Amino acid sequence: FEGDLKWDHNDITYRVLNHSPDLDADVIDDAFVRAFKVWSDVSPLTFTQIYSGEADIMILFGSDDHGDPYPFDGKDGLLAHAYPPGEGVQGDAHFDDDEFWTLGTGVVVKTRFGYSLFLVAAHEFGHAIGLEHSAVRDALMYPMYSYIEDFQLHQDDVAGVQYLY
Ligand SMILES: COc1ccc(S(=O)(=O)[C@H](CC(=O)O)C(F)F)cc1
Ligand SMILES: [Ca+2]
Ligand SMILES: [Zn+2]
Ligand SMILES: [Zn+2]
Repeated sequence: FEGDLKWDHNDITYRVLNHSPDLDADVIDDAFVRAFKVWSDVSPLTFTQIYSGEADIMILFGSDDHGDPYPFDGKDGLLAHAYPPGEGVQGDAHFDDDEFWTLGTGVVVKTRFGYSLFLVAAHEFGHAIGLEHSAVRDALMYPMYSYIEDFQLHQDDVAGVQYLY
């Protein structure tokens, strides 16, 4: 996706426009808080949830055609996408609601058939702050989803965000 290199401010706002039926709303909101913390822990960025108006990062769950030129594709395949920093749709993160969203803390069998909302969100928020994909297999920004039990940000991810901010 085209977009700017990085945000021109460090106090980023985000707004959750809707929730997936797969998890309780407060579980989803907590997963997003933890996914943002991955990046605020290693950068000068702060992420604040707002509940009305236009946020830097607008988050929504949608399936197939969900209002932008990049429709989702049903179960599996594309899991989510996010736009690089900038105005309007830039910076926004969309999650494919044809996926079954779970969390690692749940029963492992559910995670095996579901996707960790925390892991996917942390990856998408990486794009939303300007990060591209990593070539390092163990990096969060590696383009392939792989379930990780106890997640650890890779040095390559840290180098990426600290290069930008
Ligand atoms: C680890 O986090 C993710 C890995 C892969 C994806 S994805 O398979 O949905 C990817 C989108 C992306 O890289 O953000 C695909 F090209 F659509 C999303 C999150
Ligand atoms: Ca999909
Ligand atoms: Zn979209
Ligand atoms: Zn990606």
